Amino acid sequence: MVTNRVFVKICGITNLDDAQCATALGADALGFVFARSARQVTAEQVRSILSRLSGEVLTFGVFVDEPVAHVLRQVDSLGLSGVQLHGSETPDEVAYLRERIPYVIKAISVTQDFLEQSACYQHTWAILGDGPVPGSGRLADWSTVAAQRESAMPANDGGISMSRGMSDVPRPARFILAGGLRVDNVAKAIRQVQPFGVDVSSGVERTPGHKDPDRLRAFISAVRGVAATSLPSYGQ
Ligand SMILES: O=C(O)c1ccccc1NCC(=O)[C@H](O)[C@H](O)COP(=O)(O)O
Repeated sequence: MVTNRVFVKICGITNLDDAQCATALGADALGFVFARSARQVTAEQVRSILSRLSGEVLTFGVFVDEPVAHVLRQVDSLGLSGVQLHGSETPDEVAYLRERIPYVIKAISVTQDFLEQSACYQHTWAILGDGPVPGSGRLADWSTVAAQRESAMPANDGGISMSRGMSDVPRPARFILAGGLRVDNVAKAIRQVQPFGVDVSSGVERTPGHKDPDRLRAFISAVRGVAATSLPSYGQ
């Protein structure tokens, strides 16, 4: 299916109320941070949230440098849709997980060689371009992403298809923008970067680990408010 609807993932969910609120407001995905964090959750907390969550939403476990066997066990035992990897997981580890899990997101901090780094992870479902510190609310450098994407052609499946001088660099996956997104900057970021999706955590929180329903509503509505005609079409 081809769409220009921007995918919205709400990360750092720690409780059922926030999970239900984000889902009811139309989030496409939720993220549960298993890594050390102010938003860290246990497998038991996630199991309890998922057992009471209704509605169609993808669920991601967020990991940093965990052994792949552990990641797989968590996904299987909790019934997560996918994983988001924020450490120095290798392309081989990511490929191994993608053969077994349909939704694998590799997070990479946006730097000057961001596009080359992402291209190493061809087997992901999506690449997430993050700010310098995950979950910190610090902005990813949109101009770097936008400039690098300008030297690339959007592919039908939402990938960053290389063109011109970079045609020999393999094409990475869908692109999700994260890092410091908030209600007052997300529309501008989408217009500038034209991502497949956006991911937010601290920008919709009241306090670390607790989402603010008004901020959630305003954020999702700001994303949905970006004129679809101004965006490229992506495969889902
Ligand atoms: O949230 C954390 O503390 C965290 C810790 C370790 C790995 C990942 C983590 N979060 C990932 C995210 O919440 C987001 O994908 C992303 O970094 C955006 O965060 P924010 O700038 O707060 O919107």
